[in-house]
Amino acid sequence: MKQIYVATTNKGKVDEFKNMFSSLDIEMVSLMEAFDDVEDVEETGTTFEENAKLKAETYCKTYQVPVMADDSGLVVDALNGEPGVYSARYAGEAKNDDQNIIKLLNNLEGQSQRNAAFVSVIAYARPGKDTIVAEGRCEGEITEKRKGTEGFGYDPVFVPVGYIQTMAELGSEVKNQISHRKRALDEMLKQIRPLL
Ligand SMILES: O=c1[nH]c(=O)c2ncn([C@@H]3O[C@H](COP(=O)(O)OP(=O)(O)OP(=O)(O)O)[C@@H](O)[C@H]3O)c2[nH]1
Ligand SMILES: [Mg+2]
Repeated sequence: MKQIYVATTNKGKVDEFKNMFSSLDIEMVSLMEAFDDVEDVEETGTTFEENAKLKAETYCKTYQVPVMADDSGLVVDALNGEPGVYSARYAGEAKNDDQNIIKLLNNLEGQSQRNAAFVSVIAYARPGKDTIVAEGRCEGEITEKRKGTEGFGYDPVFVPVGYIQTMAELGSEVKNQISHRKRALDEMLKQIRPLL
């Protein structure tokens, strides 16, 4: 079976990629599990695409294997697109999901316009070939209080369009059908299927 290495330090993303790949005829291998002491790539880009390419291309070059990487985040209209590419580090370099949610809810206090979207850009880098990029979005709204325990990041405060529960209440079965990451992966597979 064709293997694709997925590179992420985020356990939530690893679980989602494993779940989404489980129904495919492609084996997903975690780069961080396959190789020892994988170093973090500094996310110096200002767009999801730049950071996704940076991660995928750096790991591909180092390990000489095909690598997929996701750069993703939450884009909130009333905050002019924040936290955006800084979603993981919104409340500081420690990357603390609880602190990030507290900061987000504080910044939206008294705000009735709570539209937001999760965005995922996946880059697929192959040795000696051009990198392929795909994007997925999931529109929704930010709640006033956190609800639910599943998922990661801002899932407890994000209600997708068409639902009344948060992503953290809906759980992985629903999330992995409708998420930004699932849409980006579907878009990616459309592009790479003929190449596999
Ligand atoms: O509630 C959420 N549900 C999601 O489905 C989701 N996807 C992304 N995010 C947020 O955006 C950051 C990614 O930043 P990011 O792409 O740099 O990833 P990361 O730093 O966590 O790991 P890595 O893949 O870079 O190693 C994450 O930490 C989260 O705060 C999400 N929040
Ligand atoms: Mg990151």
